[in-house]
Amino acid sequence: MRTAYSVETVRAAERELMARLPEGALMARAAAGLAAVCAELLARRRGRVYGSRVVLLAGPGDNGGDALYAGARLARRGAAVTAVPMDPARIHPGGLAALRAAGGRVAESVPARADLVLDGLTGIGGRGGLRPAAAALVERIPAGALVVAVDLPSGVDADTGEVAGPAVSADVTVTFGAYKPGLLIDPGASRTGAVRLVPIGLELPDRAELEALQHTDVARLLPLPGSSSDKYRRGVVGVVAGSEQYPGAAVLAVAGALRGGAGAVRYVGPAADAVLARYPEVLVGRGRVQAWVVGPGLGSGRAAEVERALADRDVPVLVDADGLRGLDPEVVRARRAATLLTPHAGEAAALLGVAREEVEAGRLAAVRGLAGRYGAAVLLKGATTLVASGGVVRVNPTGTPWLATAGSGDVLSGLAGALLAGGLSGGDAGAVAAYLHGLAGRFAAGAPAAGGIAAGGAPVVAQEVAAALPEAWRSVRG
Ligand SMILES: NC(=O)C1=CN([C@@H]2O[C@H](COP(=O)(O)OP(=O)(O)OC[C@H]3O[C@@H](n4cnc5c(N)ncnc54)[C@H](O)[C@@H]3O)[C@@H](O)[C@H]2O)[C@@H](O)CC1
Ligand SMILES: [K+]
Repeated sequence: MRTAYSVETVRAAERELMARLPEGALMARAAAGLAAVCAELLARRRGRVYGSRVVLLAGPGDNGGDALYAGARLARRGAAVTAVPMDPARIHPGGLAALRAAGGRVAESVPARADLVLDGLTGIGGRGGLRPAAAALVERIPAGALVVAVDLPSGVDADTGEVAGPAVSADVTVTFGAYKPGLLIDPGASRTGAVRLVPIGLELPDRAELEALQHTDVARLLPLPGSSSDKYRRGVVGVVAGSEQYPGAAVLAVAGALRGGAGAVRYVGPAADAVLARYPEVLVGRGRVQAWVVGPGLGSGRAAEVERALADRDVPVLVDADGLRGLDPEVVRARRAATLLTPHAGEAAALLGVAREEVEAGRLAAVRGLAGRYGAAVLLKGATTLVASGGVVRVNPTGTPWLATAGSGDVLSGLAGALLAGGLSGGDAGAVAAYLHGLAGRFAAGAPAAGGIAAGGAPVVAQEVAAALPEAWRSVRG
């Protein structure tokens, strides 16, 4: 499990550790780790550190201090290091002295050429959008320079990933002690480049503010058939989806459910012919199920079918797409079995009564807010999908922008429904489904299974994502 901790938690752990260490020891650890990553990057790019041009954007706080101390280390290895303070009257004094002693210099403006720029403007102390003096330096970052963010890209909110105005886009982010939520949640996550964690000895609580499942976590959660399994024990998924206008949504949701390990799929709706033509193994009509999936491609005027599924209070229900329209929190709160809501940003905005932009800019607050309001698990789709349930938020690390394609969400719904029917909680079903779906998207796109979300590949269509789910299962199970 990858975990991310809030600024408050990180600061508390830092205070506790600092009290036991000589002054400056923590910053020295951070700067040493940072300089080592920079040296490695310079060696890869130029063959050596000696003679390389390094620019430090130095903010007034300890983030600037880290950059200055790391710059001093690089200067001692023969790099030409220039620090540009955001505010010449407020620069970390110890860091500045170390840089000067190592032969580094200070300039008022950003040099036109650099091999590597260290962004030490703001770290976990940054608040709101970058101030003009900082934004002006960011604008001047020379084209072609490798940008290494210190702790986090300046302008990204460490706790939420929100970006208000200009912010640094880094090639590499070197973060200290713990991942911060803003490094894993968009829009911040798309500014970090590759994230490298430098341990500095912080002792952190077991429970993190944000979690990201990894292969082994998902493998542990996957419901697998045993020797005594029959199709009913493995879970029957009821799919209430599709309409005359959108029969394909039914086919894709069924595909996701079948590939998600359902023992059987029961289809209810007007697209039975289309479903059976593609999947003759599907049962048609109402009957006993272990989980319902309601909503994909329903169109309007079908609220009664959504209510009927939710009224089955002891059966887990996933509500997606058109099923989410006007969803009553009291109805959901009254349920005993798991409820998983899977909105995209627009649907989440409608449920919260805010503008879509507000959800996009504050995804963590939105997913938490919805989970709290409905007393349910909520999966907020997006470039970094978030799943909130019971006070825990998980961020999905496997997505790919290629999944932003018609029908991809229908496959996800069926898949998560199968996991609910297999006995997973709403939060686990959502997180595991997002993980497998993201991996399948990458496999279908021909993109690498690991790495940042912009990790290459080619366009995919939703059917291919469903078809790649078995490969995702196999890769997770190892
Ligand atoms: N506290 C510690 O023990 C450690 C801290 N470390 C570093 O220290 C950083 C935190 O340092 P600070 O608490 O001094 O805070 P920062 O250096 O992150 O930022 C605070 C400074 O930036 C200015 N600022 C805030 N918002 C701004 C904005 N929007 N635009 C422009 N300027 C803005 C503030 O006026 C303040 O001077 C961490 O991110 C990390 O890089 C590391 O050295 C590891 C140890
Ligand atoms: K920074």
